[in-house]
Amino acid sequence: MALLELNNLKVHYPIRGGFFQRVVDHVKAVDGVSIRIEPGTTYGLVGESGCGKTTTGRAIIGLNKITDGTVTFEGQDLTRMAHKNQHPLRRDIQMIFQDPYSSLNSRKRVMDIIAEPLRNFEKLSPEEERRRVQNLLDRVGLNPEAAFKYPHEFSGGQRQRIGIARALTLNPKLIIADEPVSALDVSVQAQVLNFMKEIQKEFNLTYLFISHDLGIVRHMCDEIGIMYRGRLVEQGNTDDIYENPQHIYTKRLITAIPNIDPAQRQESARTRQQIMVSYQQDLKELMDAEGKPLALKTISPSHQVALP
Ligand SMILES: Nc1ncnc2c1ncn2[C@@H]1O[C@H](COP(=O)(O)OP(=O)(O)OP(=O)(O)O)[C@@H](O)[C@H]1O
Repeated sequence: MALLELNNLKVHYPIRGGFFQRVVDHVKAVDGVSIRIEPGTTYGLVGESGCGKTTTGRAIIGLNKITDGTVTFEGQDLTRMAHKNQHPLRRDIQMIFQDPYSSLNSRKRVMDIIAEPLRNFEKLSPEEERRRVQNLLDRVGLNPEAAFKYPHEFSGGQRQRIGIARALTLNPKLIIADEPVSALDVSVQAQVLNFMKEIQKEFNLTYLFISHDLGIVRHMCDEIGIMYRGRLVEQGNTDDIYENPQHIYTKRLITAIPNIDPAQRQESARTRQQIMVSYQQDLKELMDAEGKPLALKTISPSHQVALP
């Protein structure tokens, strides 16, 4: 059974206008996304800025209102469940945010930041709570004394480790990591990514890894889904997609990876030229005449591609 399944998920933001601020239109941020994530794996959600990746992640943890479709976690449909019944399941899904500089409350000590989810879900004595927090700090490679400091006293990489410790507090099954390293120096990115891989085994975690960086996604993910304007245009096994991208949009993204394997670089340069020439044409192909979601066609058991 999949740990997480999204079925035809839609999140449309209302656009209000006029004197009475009535809803005049909608931004179709997520428009019919279906994904299955198996336990213990990493699924990468990839696409350019504004394609709906963050909205998808936030909808899963209940931060965005779902317009249509379902979110099924361990076989239970969260979208049809009463709020109080969602509570125990919600602790199993945690999120790591993009920017470790703004996502940690600067007025709180690390102890309070990490303990916050514990306080929402468990009643622990102050002594037990301190032990749990310091144990977590140790697991993420920080000194136990870090508990008594404030976020500004740490580097970016250390702050992201604090964010990760916070996400691990409740022993979740799924972590949604939204661009977890994009705000960090390149030298620190690798450290944090490798650390995320290490703890995946140790804590038996499943990741939904959101990124616009295909180089990083290739390093991290077993499966990927390519998003474009709220829709998935291609999804499947990571190696299959990188080695044999089917959709023109995926090809374009892959040719833009700077550190692509030298063996593919020549081919990339050739296809990049062809692709850029017909780029405007290609973008039209992603939409049907009525702007409806494109069907995903299966080309192998693990690889699907949207065709106009
Ligand atoms: N609260 C909101 N109200 C209206 N529109 C929104 C809101 N949040 C996001 N959007 C729009 O929804 C679309 C998808 O945004 P989203 O943040 O999910 O994209 P993204 O792929 O995560 O981008 P990025 O990589 O830049 O974070 C964008 O067009 C964005 O402008």
